[in-house]
Amino acid sequence: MAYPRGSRAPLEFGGPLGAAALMVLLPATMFHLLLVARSGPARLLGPPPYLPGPDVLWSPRVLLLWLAWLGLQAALYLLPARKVAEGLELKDKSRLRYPINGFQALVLTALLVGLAVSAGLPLGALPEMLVPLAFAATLTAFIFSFLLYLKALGVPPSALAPGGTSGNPIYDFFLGRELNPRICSFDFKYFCELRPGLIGWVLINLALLMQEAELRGSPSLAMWLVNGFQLLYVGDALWHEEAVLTTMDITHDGFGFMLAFGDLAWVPFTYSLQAQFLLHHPQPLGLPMASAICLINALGYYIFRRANSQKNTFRKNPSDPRVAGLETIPTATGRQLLVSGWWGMVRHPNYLGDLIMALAWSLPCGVSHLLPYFYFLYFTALLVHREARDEQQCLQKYGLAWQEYCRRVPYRILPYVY
Ligand SMILES: NC(=O)C1=CN([C@@H]2O[C@H](COP(=O)(O)OP(=O)(O)OC[C@H]3O[C@@H](n4cnc5c(N)ncnc54)[C@H](OP(=O)(O)O)[C@@H]3O)[C@@H](O)[C@H]2O)C=CC1
Ligand SMILES: CC(C)=CCC[C@@H](C)[C@H]1CC=C2C3=C(CC[C@@]21C)[C@@]1(C)CC[C@H](O)C(C)(C)[C@@H]1CC3
Repeated sequence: MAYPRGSRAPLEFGGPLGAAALMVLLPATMFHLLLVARSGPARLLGPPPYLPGPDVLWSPRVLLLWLAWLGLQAALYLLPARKVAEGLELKDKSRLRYPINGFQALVLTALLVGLAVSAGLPLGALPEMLVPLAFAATLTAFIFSFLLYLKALGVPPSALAPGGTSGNPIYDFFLGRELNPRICSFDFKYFCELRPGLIGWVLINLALLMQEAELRGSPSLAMWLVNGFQLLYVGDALWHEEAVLTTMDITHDGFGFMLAFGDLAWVPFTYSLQAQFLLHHPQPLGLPMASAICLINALGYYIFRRANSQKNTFRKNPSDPRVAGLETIPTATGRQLLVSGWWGMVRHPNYLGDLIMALAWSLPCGVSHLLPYFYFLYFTALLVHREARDEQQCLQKYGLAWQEYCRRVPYRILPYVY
């Protein structure tokens, strides 16, 4: 996005102070959740059961395991891909190329893990290592972001992200200076966004399911549901991998601590919170309730997928028969905005579907604790904030046409409410 000559992008996330606070608060929250999930009272707002010392956090063996995981995912990324996709046009008019082999990486990882488990790998032991693993991931994210910051000092201005060039080192370190840091064709941001964290998340879920089976004879229905729902979500993200190339993370945000920590540590260790909670706090779940929760997840997934696919199809080819009949608003950029169909209901129908799914992932954990609802609460805050950021970017891009869209589609996420 272009800003007037001589001016910089406005500061987000509360500027340098906000960025500094988030760099402490996000890891602290992640460790709090990991510790509280295994404690008896499991109180989201209570103190953690203990403060982990260096002997709990630090384990060279676990660090090696984590680096081996990153290495495996990097090797799978480098395998021949069924397709190579082009990203959006960059400031220098070039387009980057990205391998589309994320789903293949998921399947190959599943095969390798299956083989290793049948050869005796104790996957059920993984839940015991979550705290040192999360520490290794956090350490990696800090070191990696520092290296990315240094790398960005040597790139031309056209390679920098609009938001990460404030000149304040703390803020730029957090948001990320370089838009698409690469070594040869290996794209770090694209790799991290979809591979080690997302696939790691479902692997942690599976390990929790296996440990529950070891402890109680068989996994509970609640654990099956959480595993199934989240596997569907991750499988869907990797199946539609190409769509990530148009998200603001890839097209607008630099690759700094926010995304490095988010992708590598936050996603696997906090998004698996419901399964962590269920291992230590089994919840009875009858078939009627389980069926109702499946329906809620299916509704959320339907809205999420149809809305995302409708926009992606339209952006790829507005004359595609599946979208050609929809009403649109022309913009000065030559692109159009959909104003009927899913995108005529609210301005972010995909967020609505995602939030409904988030609720369905917590419901199997019952209503006795707030802790398993953390994801839903955090995700609501994240999407409301993300919506506001996207709104600013669209206003900048489309000007009057965006204002007209907002007039015709007044609600952002939830019809008649917000
Ligand atoms: N699980 C998680 O932690 C997270 C999940 N997500 C999910 O990721 C997905 C992608 O989200 P995100 O990248 O934030 O945003 P969107 O997929 O909603 O994309 C927003 C962009 O879509 C285009 N657009 C907006 N309105 C219209 C319209 N009416 N017609 C045509 N194009 C329009 C604009 O870009 P342009 O015009 O340039 O194409 C806008 O910038 C969502 O489903 C979200 O729920 C997101 C964040 C975290
Ligand atoms: C609080 C914090 C650490 C913020 C960083 C935010 C990141 C955790 C999220 C930013 C955008 C994301 C997306 C996904 C996961 C979470 C992060 C990285 C995503 C890969 C999940 C699966 C979806 O189908 C998706 C591919 C659309 C999505 C893209 C955005």
